[in-house]
Amino acid sequence: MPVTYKDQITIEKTPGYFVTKDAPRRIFAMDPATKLLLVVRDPVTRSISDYCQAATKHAMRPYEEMALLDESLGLVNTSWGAIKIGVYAKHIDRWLQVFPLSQIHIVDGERLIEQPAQELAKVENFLGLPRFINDAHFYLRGFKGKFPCLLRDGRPHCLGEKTKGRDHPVVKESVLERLRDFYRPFNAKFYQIVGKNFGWS
Ligand SMILES: Nc1ncnc2c1ncn2[C@@H]1O[C@H](COP(=O)(O)OS(=O)(=O)O)[C@@H](OP(=O)(O)O)[C@H]1O
Repeated sequence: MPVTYKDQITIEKTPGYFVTKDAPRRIFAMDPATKLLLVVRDPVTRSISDYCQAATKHAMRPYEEMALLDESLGLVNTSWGAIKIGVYAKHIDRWLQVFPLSQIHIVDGERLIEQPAQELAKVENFLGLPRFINDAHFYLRGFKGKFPCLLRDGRPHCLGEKTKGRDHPVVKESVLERLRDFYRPFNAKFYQIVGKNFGWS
């Protein structure tokens, strides 16, 4: 981590840490006062997003074939990373064996898109920062008619067109249903652990 002054906060973003076995212990060893931010979204949508990202790197079979080992039996491919990562309850549990929940703030990824200023106000609060960010910092639905862009000098700056907001494939409703059923108990457990219901279907 870079050296910082007392009045500065260093933020590091590595989504992979959430599912890396040794990450909680190693981060705690580096600084036990570290505050953790976790951005989550509906795990079914997350897996499709993950699939889209992987499909830009190598050829992939259709999502339905990847997500289910046997479509007629509805057997979920729990060894596929895109599915495994969405079992948030399991991963958060590992972090909570090391960090207290009070040091973890969960950001609602869907609300971050809809109401970025409100979600980031909670982050400012969690980090102990004075309130600074407000609606005027954003151009809502500026990217692909859906995602917020940052307003700088009155001009919108959107996140990378190639890496964000990719079009998701249309997935068979029966497969989506099966995945929702699969995640439901894990989601409920996650809501219970973190004390917040994200309302995923
Ligand atoms: N403001 C804004 N602009 C564009 N995209 C936004 C924004 N806020 C959140 N998102 C969501 O970010 C998703 C991609 O995030 P990732 O963490 O997977 O991206 S990356 O791995 O760091 O490239 C991306 O997922 P996909 O829509 O599946 O591409 C978006 O839903």
